[in-house]
Amino acid sequence: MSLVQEKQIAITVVSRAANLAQSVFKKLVNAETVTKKDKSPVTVADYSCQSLISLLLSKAYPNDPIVGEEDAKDLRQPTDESKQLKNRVVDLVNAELSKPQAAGEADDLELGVTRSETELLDAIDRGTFEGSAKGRMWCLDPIDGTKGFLRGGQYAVCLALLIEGKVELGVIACPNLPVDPSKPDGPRGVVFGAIKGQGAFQRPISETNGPLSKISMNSITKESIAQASFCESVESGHSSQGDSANIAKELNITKEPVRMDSQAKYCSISRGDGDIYLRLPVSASYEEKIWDHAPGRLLVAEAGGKVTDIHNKDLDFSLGRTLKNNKGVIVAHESIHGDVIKAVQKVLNVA
Ligand SMILES: Nc1ncnc2c1ncn2[C@@H]1O[C@H](COP(=O)(O)O)[C@@H](OP(=O)(O)O)[C@H]1O
Ligand SMILES: [Mg+2]
Ligand SMILES: [Mg+2]
Ligand SMILES: [Mg+2]
Repeated sequence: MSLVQEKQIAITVVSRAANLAQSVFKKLVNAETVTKKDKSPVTVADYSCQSLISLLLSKAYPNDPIVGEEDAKDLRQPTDESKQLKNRVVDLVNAELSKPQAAGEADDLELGVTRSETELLDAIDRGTFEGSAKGRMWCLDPIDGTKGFLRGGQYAVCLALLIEGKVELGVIACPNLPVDPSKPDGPRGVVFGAIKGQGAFQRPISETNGPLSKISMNSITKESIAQASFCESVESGHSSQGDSANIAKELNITKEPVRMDSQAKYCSISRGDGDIYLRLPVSASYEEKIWDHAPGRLLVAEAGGKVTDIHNKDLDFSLGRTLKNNKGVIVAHESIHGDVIKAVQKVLNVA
C-alpha cells in the first residue's frame, strides 16, 4: 500500500501536537492535571493534542473513525474548574492551529485557521470509536507516558493507521529524545515512522522539510545476546521489574536496564539505542491498550525486530480498544526473539 499522503499528514499532525505539548510543559500549572478513575493522570496537553490531531485528521479523512485514548466528558462539566480547563484547551489548540503551513507540512489541512470551542471538543470525542477488524481506522495516543511528560522525562505523541485490523502506518514523535543518541545533551525532538513493507525512518521534529533517514535495530545474534541492553517502563506497576531482572540473568545480560516512559522505548530500540523491550504482566486483569503499542509495533517490525506477547502470539489489534487476547509485550531483533521468549517463559513459568 503506498499511503504516501497519509504518511505526510501523520507526520505533520503528530509534529504539531509535539510542539503544542512542549509549549504546555513550559507553562503547566497544577490545576491543569485531572486524575482519571483508574488514578492515572490526564493533563491539558493530553486533551489539546487529541483535539488538534483528531480535528486535522477529520479534515483530511472525514470518514475514517478514530480510536483515541481521551474523551471530552471532564471538559464539558458545568464546574468552574472544568470550564477553566476547557478554555485552556481551546486557547492552546487554536494557538497551534493558527500557525501557517510550513514548508514540508501536508496540504489540505487548513492550517493557519482557528476553530470554535464546539469543533474542538467534538474533535476530542471523535476518538470514542470502539475499534474494528474492518476497514480503515486511526489509533491515537495524544500523550503516551503522561507521567513521563509531567516529570520532564520521555513521552510520545503516537498515531497509527489500521486497515482490516492490521497496522499499516505508524508515526511517533518523541519531543525529549536526543536527535543524536551519542549526544544526550544535544538537540532533542525526533519523529519516527514506518509504513508496512517500506522500512522505518526518523527525522528531527523541527526540520519539517528535512529528509527522512532510514533506521534499523542493532543486528544482535545468539552469540552476542549477553551484550544486549534492556529497555523497560519507569513505572513498576506497568511491567514487572523483578521478572525482567531474572530474564536478564537467564540470558547472561549484565547491563543495567534503561528505564523510560512511553513508546520512546520502541523508537529507541528501532534505531539501535537498546535491544530488548520487555513489558511483563503485573496483574492478571490488565489489558494493554491498542494505542500504547500500535505504531511502536510496526516501527520495530520495519526496523528488523519482532513483537509478540509472552505466549509468542502476534499482537491482535482487531478486537476493540484493548489487546484482549494478548498478555504482556516482548520486543527484540528477529534473530534473538526466540531466545528471549524462551527465557521469558521459563522465568514466568508459562508456555
Ligand atoms: N497497570 C498497567 N499496566 C500496564 N500499562 C499500564 C497500566 N496502567 C496504565 N498503563 C499504560 O501505560 C502507559 C504508559 O506506558 P509506559 O509505562 O511504558 O510509559 C500509559 O499510557 P498513557 O501515559 O498514555 O496513559 C497507560 O495506558
Ligand atoms: Mg493515559
Ligand atoms: Mg499511552
Ligand atoms: Mg496517553
